[in-house]
Amino acid sequence: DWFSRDSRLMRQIPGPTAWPIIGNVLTYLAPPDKMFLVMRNLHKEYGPITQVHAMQIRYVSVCEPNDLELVMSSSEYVTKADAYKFAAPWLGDSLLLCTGKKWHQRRKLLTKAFHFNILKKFMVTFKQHTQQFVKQVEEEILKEKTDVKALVGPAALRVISETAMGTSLTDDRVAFQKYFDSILFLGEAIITRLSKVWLHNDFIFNLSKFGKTQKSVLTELHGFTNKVIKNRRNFLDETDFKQDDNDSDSYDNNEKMALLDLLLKNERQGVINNEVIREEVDTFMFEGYDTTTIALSFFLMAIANEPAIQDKIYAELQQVMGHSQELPTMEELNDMKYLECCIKESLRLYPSVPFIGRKVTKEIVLSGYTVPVNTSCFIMIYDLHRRADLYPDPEKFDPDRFLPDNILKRHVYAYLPFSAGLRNCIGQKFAMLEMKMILSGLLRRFHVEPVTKPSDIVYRADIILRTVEPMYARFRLRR
Ligand code: HEM
Repeated sequence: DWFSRDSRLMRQIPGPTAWPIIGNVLTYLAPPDKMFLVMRNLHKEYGPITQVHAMQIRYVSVCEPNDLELVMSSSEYVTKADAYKFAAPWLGDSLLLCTGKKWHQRRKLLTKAFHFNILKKFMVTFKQHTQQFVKQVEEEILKEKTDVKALVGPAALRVISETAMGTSLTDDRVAFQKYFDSILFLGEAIITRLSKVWLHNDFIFNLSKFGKTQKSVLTELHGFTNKVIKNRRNFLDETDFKQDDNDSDSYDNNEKMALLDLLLKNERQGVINNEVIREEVDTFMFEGYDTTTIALSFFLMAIANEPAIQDKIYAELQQVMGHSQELPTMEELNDMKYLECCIKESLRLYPSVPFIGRKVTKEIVLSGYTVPVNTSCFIMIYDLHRRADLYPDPEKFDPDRFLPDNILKRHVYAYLPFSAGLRNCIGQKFAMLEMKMILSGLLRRFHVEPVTKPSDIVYRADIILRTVEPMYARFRLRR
């Protein structure tokens, strides 16, 4: 294989020293906290395209906007990298993982569940949970420090469950914690398999300690999602799909249904089965809860360290909301332009999804190098967002980077927190509305004061941006 054309092409791409057969697997043999830095150093050392390979496994990592545009704007490269199959025991062949005709059909169906009219309906839930969240923050004001992720996580899980799944979760801290721990474990298992080539093999992985734990974690996790589905199915059977709304025809067509109801209706029509529903509920629960939780947590840590920016957000909130004690309407959220710039800047520095992967299904030239077919192409969002040539003084939190004129000066593919092209994030608008609602509710009432500083943060490699230690901030009432 060393002498094959594909191998030669790979060796032309900059990257660490490769040995026959084992290639550069040694580069990746590091625990998750070290591996995060290994991944960062690859681009620092070798530039915007770099490769590692071992035997038949070939990875290139890319953080060059022109290359990213070639890959992401094309309908050729919509298949996810092979490593995504490590998530299959958990998420099945759901929207996030599947490809081809199946993905097209699924995407078309599920896009309806995030239509503008449905998001408008969700506003009620966003408001209710923001009120509840603000009450919880009130309990923190005498404390010296608060773990921001622990504060935000349950609120974000309740929101996705009550909106997309139409299911209120009972306030069971133990069950919540179990769900959060399961997701942490599953991410760690995926990243471990990615770095240790011998664990790519399902048989070997299933015999390993990780494989055995994963099996029991999944039994528990799928039990949780199956319960959510069963409850909702029973409820809809009892009410014959005509419920909670005054306009009784609102559930008569696919156009106005939230995700789980839409899936259950398609099950009733014999289009899909329970397994499909379970996969999608697992996917949307995870994507819907974890990404927004991480985004909000980093935002609070970052903003705590930027008092002047926080005051500017507050001034805008006063200007948009005046003396109203109500929570904002959708129009008012849209008027919060400065808050939006701050959220975008926070997602630049701390993209909840630090990298994504596509499969090179047709040979492609990236940064002047030919990348052979069947290579996994990893799009390094974290590295892209910290390129000094695209974002001068890249570590600085500067929301003005997202003023309309400044956005126009940058390459469209220089900013990818929600991915781009056909396989972009289906929940992007949902996430922005939810985050704006929660943050506006919070920042109108409280000052966030610094405890954890950006420079304290040590990341560990995962499919979601994770820190080794919890992030803390202090909440104080504004007067
Ligand atoms: C700040 C919040 C969020 C961020 C940063 C984010 C980011 C992303 C990214 C980068 C992708 C591409 C993944 C890949 O190619 O592997 C993605 C896809 C996806 N996201 Fe989000 N997401 C967020 C919120 C949400 C929410 C709230 C939902 C659900 C309500 C959601 C559901 C999905 C789904 C289902 C996909 C797969 C789409 C497809 O492949 O067709 N995300 N998201």
